[in-house]
Amino acid sequence: MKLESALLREQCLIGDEWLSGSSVINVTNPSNGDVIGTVPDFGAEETRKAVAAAKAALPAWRARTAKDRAAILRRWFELMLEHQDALARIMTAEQGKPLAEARGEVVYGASFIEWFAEEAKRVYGDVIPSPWADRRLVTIKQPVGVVAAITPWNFPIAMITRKVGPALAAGCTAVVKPASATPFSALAIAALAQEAGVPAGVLNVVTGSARAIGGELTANPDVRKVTFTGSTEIGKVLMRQSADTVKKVSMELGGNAPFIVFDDADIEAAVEGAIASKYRNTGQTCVCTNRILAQSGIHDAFVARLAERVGELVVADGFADGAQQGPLIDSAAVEKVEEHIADALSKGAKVAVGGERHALGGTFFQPTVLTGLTPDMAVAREETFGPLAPVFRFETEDEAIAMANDTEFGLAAYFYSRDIGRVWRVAEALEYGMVGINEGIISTEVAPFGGVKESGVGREGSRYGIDEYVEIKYLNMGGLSA
Ligand SMILES: NC(=O)C1=CN([C@@H]2O[C@H](COP(=O)(O)OP(=O)(O)OC[C@H]3O[C@@H](n4cnc5c(N)ncnc54)[C@H](OP(=O)(O)O)[C@@H]3O)[C@@H](O)[C@H]2O)C=CC1
Ligand SMILES: O=C(O)[C@H](O)CS(=O)(=O)O
Repeated sequence: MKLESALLREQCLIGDEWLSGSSVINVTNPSNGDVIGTVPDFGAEETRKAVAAAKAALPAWRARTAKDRAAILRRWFELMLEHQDALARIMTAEQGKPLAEARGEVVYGASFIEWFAEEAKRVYGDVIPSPWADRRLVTIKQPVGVVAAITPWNFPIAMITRKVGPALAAGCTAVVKPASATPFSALAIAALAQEAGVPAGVLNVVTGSARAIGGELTANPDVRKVTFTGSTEIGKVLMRQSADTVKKVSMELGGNAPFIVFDDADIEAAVEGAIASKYRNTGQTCVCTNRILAQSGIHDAFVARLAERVGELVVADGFADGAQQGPLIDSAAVEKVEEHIADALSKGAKVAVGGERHALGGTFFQPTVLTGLTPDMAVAREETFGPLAPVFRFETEDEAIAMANDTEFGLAAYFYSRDIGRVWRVAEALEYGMVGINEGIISTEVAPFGGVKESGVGREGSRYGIDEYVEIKYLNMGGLSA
């Protein structure tokens, strides 16, 4: 059934034009497989047009005062909140997440526009004490230029605003390629950006062939920055392709988050934190817990309570009242969850709750907890990206840290302890960009989001996020002698 929304755009925004395509991509509702609309299947030619529009718009946009750019971004933020329900309904229709989560993402995504509207006015330079009596040294910060943003389906608004917010605040212009599964959210907020006064060409959205669009964005010399959120595999492809024209890159990639529960933890808090972290967006977030490590003294009590609470999660269509777990994005996602479960069971793991496709059919899956996990199982090394919580047992603090760090990923980690010495030892020992301590949900626009090792490069949000979109220029001013 066609999606009905005043914010539905089935065209791409390039310059000041909304353009249709001679061929289109179907957009489906993952909950029922319905085709809810189409978007253009554009490629390199249209991408070149979008980059040209962004380049043409750059001089006037970067020349506006920071305060002027901030006012326009602020208006965009306000419009996103005014249209929270419409944006949430579009998101649930194309991504499947429960409406309550979609509404939350609209607010979370808008918060990056609000934050960087403020940060726009605080891009400061330096006055450096000169080693020459007759010279003055300063630095100024200038926008990088045209930015390419390639974003995933799991947070169809927030992953765009977390990039476009700082880019536009700094005076850059942008070309966005949203995920093919969730283009309508991107096009809807682009329409609101136009209404907020973002000038033509400052924000462009191109849908279609990822390889062709990405190939052009990473090769075009007029693009000076590539920012990506998605799998580590594709992130590496984009980094390689960007190297030929030495572009700045920001990469928010895959994770393998450990969730460590020590004997001295508040068990009830740990259970609720594990559920929040693991099953948010039906387990489809890069910072979702991917491995639970439970110390032997509390292991059985923790698993029993976790399984009981997980069994209570409501699996339903995202529009259904009380829905807590929506469908997975596609059949490949379901097959990956099934592969991880089958592999673990074949090597001795046991099902504590769930373990199979849900009775609703399609891409719905039972929220699952496995016990008896061992490091040789696939789920210990691969990101499941679904509603599967595998529990590993450990004996000592050193063993837990070693297990947690035994991965090429380093995005988010979590642990529960009420021993202040342990809190500092473990927080400093974990090789991750972000650590939740007695908390399972830690993402916010005010703190730096990003990973180490193969989870990415750079930070988004926070006072650091805008640094990814500016260049520091050093001025050495001589000739000052009388
Ligand atoms: N660190 C973080 O913040 C996040 C990390 N991720 C990670 O991403 C994975 C799941 O998300 P998913 O969307 O499937 O990731 P993908 O990496 O497959 O896709 C992400 C985006 O990249 C595009 N893309 C795919 N192939 C290419 C290519 N060759 N050139 C240019 N663009 C390309 C996709 O387009 P199209 O949709 O058309 O295929 C999509 O827009 C998981 O590993 C997850 O951990 C996801 C979200 C956040
Ligand atoms: O894509 C993701 O998984 C997000 O980066 C996670 S969060 O920022 O929404 O927590």
